[in-house]
Amino acid sequence: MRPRTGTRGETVPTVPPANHTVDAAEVAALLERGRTLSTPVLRAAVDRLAHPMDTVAAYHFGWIDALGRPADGDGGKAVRPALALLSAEAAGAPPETGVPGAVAVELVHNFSLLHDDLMDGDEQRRHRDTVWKVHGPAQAILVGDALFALANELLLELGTVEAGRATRRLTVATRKLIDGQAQDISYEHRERVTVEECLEMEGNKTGALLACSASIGAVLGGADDRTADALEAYGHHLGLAFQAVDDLLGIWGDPESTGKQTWSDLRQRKKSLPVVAALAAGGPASERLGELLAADAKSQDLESFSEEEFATRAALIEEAGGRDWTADEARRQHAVAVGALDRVEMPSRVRDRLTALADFVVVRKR
Ligand SMILES: CC(C)=CCC/C(C)=C/CC/C(C)=C/COP(=O)(O)OP(=O)(O)O
Repeated sequence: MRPRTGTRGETVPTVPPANHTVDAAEVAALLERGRTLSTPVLRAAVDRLAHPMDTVAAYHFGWIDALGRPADGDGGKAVRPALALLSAEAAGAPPETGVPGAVAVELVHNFSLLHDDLMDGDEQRRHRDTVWKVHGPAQAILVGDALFALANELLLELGTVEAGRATRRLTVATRKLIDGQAQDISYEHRERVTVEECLEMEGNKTGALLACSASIGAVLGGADDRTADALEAYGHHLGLAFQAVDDLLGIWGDPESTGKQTWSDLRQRKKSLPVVAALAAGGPASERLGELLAADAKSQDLESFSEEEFATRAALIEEAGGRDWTADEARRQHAVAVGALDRVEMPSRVRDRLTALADFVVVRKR
């Protein structure tokens, strides 16, 4: 594969790079390892919750269905636990050292999903009805809060200096995640958001927790701050690549794969990267899009929009170059993420795995 030229004429790296392909079996094994090692601890943590929060959380994670029957539902890709275990290995510790961190970041991630679905009014996640739809808004808020508290509880009860450092990093990441969500929501009713503002928001809402996931295992394994910071840099840029792909899937994703409603981001008036890049591009499609979105921003109800109305907006975004720009941005951030790994001395096997996970993030369809 040759390097491609981006919408600004710059060279954009290809993913996977020319010298290797995404090792799907390796990635599947890494995600499965994260799930296998973290799920028993996650389940035991959820068992600490008072009823009915234990049941509501079990539904959210796919362990039971809406009627309370045992289920084997989609519990998410488990990218963050996989990263946490690899980061322990990057610091020379066994992957098991990263398990409390893996569970903590997954708890914070799921806290954010529960609240996000409620705030966005999203009805579908992971191929089933969202928690607020099934169990009501109050339970969605409370279980989200409880998962956040559990994350800190699990780390702090380790009682080690390393756990204290890990908790501090997780708390900062969680605050940034909340900053990003507040920025994201505030942009919904703004006519214009710059690409820089959008990238800052996405670095907060997604980059911060991926950064923490990629360093928390290393911190628990006794890594120094320089090593942890370099792994954080990898995770931050990986998070930006992850969110760029999420933004593409939020408009053009197949609901069968994503497990979400069609046009979910357009329904929500999200100023996601494809939208802001298209608005910044100029030209007839960009201007027409700007007019439509300005009217949408004032409209009370996009739920009554037809498929065609959303399709028109998606087509204008694509015509103005927002789709290509965002795909290029995912590849740019991937390259910076993988480059950050050069700042850490680690076994080449671990570096290859962190690279494989980064490749997966960019090519994923869900
Ligand atoms: C405070 C607050 C409400 C913050 C919300 C922040 C938020 C929802 C950010 C989006 C992050 C993201 C890309 C989620 C999908 O992760 P994923 O594809 O890894 O999900 P999975 O676990 O289902 O695979």
